[in-house]
Amino acid sequence: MILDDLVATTRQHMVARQAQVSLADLQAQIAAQPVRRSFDVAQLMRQPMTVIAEIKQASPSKGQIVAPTAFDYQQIARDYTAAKVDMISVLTEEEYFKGSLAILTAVAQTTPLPILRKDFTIDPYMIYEAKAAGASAILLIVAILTDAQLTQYLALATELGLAAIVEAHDSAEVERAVMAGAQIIGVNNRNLKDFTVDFANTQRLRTSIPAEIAVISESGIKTRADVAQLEQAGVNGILVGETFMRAPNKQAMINELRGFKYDQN
Ligand SMILES: O=C(O)c1ccccc1NCC(=O)[C@H](O)[C@H](O)COP(=O)(O)O
Repeated sequence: MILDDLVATTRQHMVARQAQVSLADLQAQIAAQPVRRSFDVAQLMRQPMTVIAEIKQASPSKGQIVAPTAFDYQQIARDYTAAKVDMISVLTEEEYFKGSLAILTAVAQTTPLPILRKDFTIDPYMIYEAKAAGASAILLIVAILTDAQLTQYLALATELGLAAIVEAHDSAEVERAVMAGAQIIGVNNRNLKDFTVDFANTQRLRTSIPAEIAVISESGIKTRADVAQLEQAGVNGILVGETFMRAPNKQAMINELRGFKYDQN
């Protein structure tokens, strides 16, 4: 199962980073950070049709999405900022997505927007890393965490001033996310066993999630019709990666998904 491989490689890379930068070093970096604008990300995600635009070079399901030479993540961050997206998601997983914390740090220095560290969070160390790199939010995937870890990581994120998108794939995981106190739930439309995409998953699960919890629909969103279908299902926002990464004119594509006519001014 791909998630098992992702967790195993994430742990290997994290152990290597821990040998270079201790938890105490990260805490010192956080203490020395200049005061950055703080965001109420949960409140932001409750607005109607929030757009989270993702920066990623590759993925397990699609392989290489953008050639390494064309992966100008700072320019992409500027394009997303110009399009006034609500948050930028940066993949930092190194093996399958070819991401890094260095990319997140550079993006954080390029944009005033809040940034989601999109990774397979498996240890408190990674939450400190996210904060030190300049993220405003982290991803917690229910399928790879115990209930105790979910509760502990949510509390640590809050303590560090980070929001958390808690990702769930089915009703049992939604229940665990709600019990742990999630304020934002990400519903993944992609089945991670066979990589098929099914928006009906978000539509089904939205009905079981309390209205005060923001629901973000993730993966496989390509057209205005997809977004309209998700809007009708009552989701608060969308997280889009591949469609934006492949779009030559990102601002036009973002506006198209929002249902706006593109205006260069
Ligand atoms: O995208 C994958 O292949 C994948 C495989 C295993 C675990 C996670 C995976 N994707 C992470 C994501 O959450 C997506 O990058 C994100 O939802 C955006 O999806 P898309 O718009 O389809 O690029």
